[in-house]
Amino acid sequence: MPARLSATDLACRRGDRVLFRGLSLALGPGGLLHVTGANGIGKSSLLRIMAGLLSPYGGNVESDGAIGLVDERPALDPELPLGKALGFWQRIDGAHDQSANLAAMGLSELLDIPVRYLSTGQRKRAALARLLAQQVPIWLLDEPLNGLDTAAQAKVLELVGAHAANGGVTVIASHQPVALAGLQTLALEEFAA
Ligand SMILES: Nc1ncnc2c1ncn2[C@@H]1O[C@H](COP(=O)(O)OP(=O)(O)OP(=O)(O)O)[C@@H](O)[C@H]1O
Repeated sequence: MPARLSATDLACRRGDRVLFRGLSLALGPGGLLHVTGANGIGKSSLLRIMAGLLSPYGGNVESDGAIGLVDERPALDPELPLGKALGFWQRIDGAHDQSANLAAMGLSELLDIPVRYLSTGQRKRAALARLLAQQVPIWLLDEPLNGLDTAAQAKVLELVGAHAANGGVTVIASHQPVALAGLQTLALEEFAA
């Protein structure tokens, strides 16, 4: 699934602060970008702009391929058992058999547990399982490794590597090191207005 994602001369303003300006990037098939920077610098805002959830203050984003965003707010009904909460999206995403995705994220035994009882890491795994079910070529991952144990972190990196090998594009905002071949880094820095 070849994909492209680019941003040209992007600016972001939140409240009365311009977080960044003049930001450009271009990712082609297999592109991997790690966005780094201090708390509050604008990493999540950049991902939300690229996902189309936040309007840029300037510049534009172009994408070739559908986009999936995983952030700290998994859109899973907290009252529903995990299987049913994921099933809601399965119908919308048109995904077929989820069992491989659930097994990949170690969720097969948790389908009867209400989402509100899941641990932080289990919730993150669930959000990632939903991303896999979406089968979209562009992944925007906001702190995808947060709360995951070592094995799950390795699994996520393996999945991202496989996604890139299939021609997918991935942008990862993370404070954690991301050990992936071919990774580019974008370090957001304090913008002097
Ligand atoms: N709705 C909003 N209105 C005004 N300011 C906001 C809003 N949402 C976020 N901000 C501010 O924008 C700045 C950037 O936030 P963002 O979440 O993009 O940072 P981040 O780099 O992802 O931080 P972290 O590493 O802590 O996750 C922060 O100072 C934040 O307080």
